[in-house]
Amino acid sequence: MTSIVLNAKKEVGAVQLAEPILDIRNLNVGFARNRLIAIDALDLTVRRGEIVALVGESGSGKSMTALTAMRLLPVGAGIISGEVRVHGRDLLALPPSAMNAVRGREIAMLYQQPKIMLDPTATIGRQIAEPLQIHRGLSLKDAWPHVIEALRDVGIPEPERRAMSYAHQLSGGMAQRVMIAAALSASPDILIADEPTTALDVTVQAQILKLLVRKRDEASLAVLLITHDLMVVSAIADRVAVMYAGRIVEEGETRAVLRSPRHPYTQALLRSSLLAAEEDGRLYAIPGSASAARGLSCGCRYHPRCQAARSLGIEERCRSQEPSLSTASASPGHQSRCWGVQVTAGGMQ
Ligand SMILES: Nc1ncnc2c1ncn2[C@@H]1O[C@H](COP(=O)(O)OP(=O)(O)OP(=O)(O)O)[C@@H](O)[C@H]1O
Repeated sequence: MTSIVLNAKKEVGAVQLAEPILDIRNLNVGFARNRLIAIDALDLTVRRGEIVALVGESGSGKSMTALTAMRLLPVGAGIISGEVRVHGRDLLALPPSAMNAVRGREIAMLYQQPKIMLDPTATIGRQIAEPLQIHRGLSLKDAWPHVIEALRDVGIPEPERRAMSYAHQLSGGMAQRVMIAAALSASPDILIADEPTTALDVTVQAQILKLLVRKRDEASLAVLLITHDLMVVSAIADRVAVMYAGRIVEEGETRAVLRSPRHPYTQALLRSSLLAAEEDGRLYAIPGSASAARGLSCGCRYHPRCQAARSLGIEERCRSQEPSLSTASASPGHQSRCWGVQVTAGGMQ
C-alpha cells in the first residue's frame, strides 16, 4: 500500500480512561494433533472507542486470537485456559446458545475476503437485516428502513436499489462496505477486523480504513484490527500489540512503538515493512524463521533469530529465561518483553 495519511489517531490518554470492552486474560490455545501452542499466555485489552492493531508475521497467532474471541475455532484447535471478557463477561464460559446471542450483538467480525463471506443466494439487504431480526426481533419489513440507512451510512450509492443486489454484483470495496454494514447493524461494541483491506484494490483500502475510523469516532466502536501492514497501523491504530510465536512481545501507543520500537522483533518488523523501504528504498527480510520458536519450552521465543542477544552477550539468559512484559519507555503503557531492553535500561537483576 502507498501512503495513507488519515491522521486519525486519538490523543494519547483519551482512550486510556475508557472502559475495557474486550479483555483477553492469560489465553492459551493449541492444536492437540501436533502439540502446537498457537496462542501463548496472551493478555490484550481493547477499550471503548479505540483501535488496537495486532501485528506480526504469518503464523504468529493473530487470526487464532480473533477466532477464539468469536468462539469460531477451527477443528482440532482447543482452548487450554484463559478468559475472553466482553463487558466483563467471560465468553469462553458461555453455553453455545448464549454465545450465539453475543455474536453480532456484542462482538462482530469482519473478514479478509468479503465476497466469499457474503451469502451468494441472499440479497445483501436480507443479510444486513438478519442481525436485526435475530437480535432485535424485527420483522424483515421493519428492519428494511434500517438496512437502507446502514447502506447509506457506509457510502453505498442508491441504497434502495443496492439492497436488492447479490454479492456477485458488487465490487470488492462495495462488498467490504456491505460486510461492515452487516457486522454493525445490531450495534456491537467491538468489531474484530481480520486483514479487512488486504484483498482490496489500493484505491479503496483508504476508504474502508476511513470508514472504520469514523465508526470509532461516531459510535465509540472498539476495533481489534488484525494486520501485517504497518502502514495501516501507522494510519489508524491508537495502540499496537506485536505478536511473535503466539506471544505479545511489545505493546503501546502506536506512535511510541513505531517511532521507538524496543523489542528486536518489532525493530526487525519495521525494517522489513514498506514504512522503512519508503525511507531508504531497500526491503529487509528478517533472517531465520518463526517456526524455530514453536518448539521452545523456555526462554525468549525470539532468541534464535535475535542479533541483539548476541551483540549484548546475554544469549544464555535469553535462551533459559522468559522475560516478562515490562515498561519500556516513558510513553504510557509502552511495554516490551526483552532482556536486552532491560539490560540497556540498567534494570537487569
Ligand atoms: N486449522 C489449523 N490447523 C493446524 N494449525 C493451524 C490451523 N490454523 C492455524 N494453525 C496454526 O496456528 C498458528 C497461528 O496461526 P494464525 O492463523 O493465527 O496466524 P496468523 O498470525 O493469523 O497468520 P496469517 O497472517 O498468515 O493469517 C500457526 O502456527 C498456524 O500454522
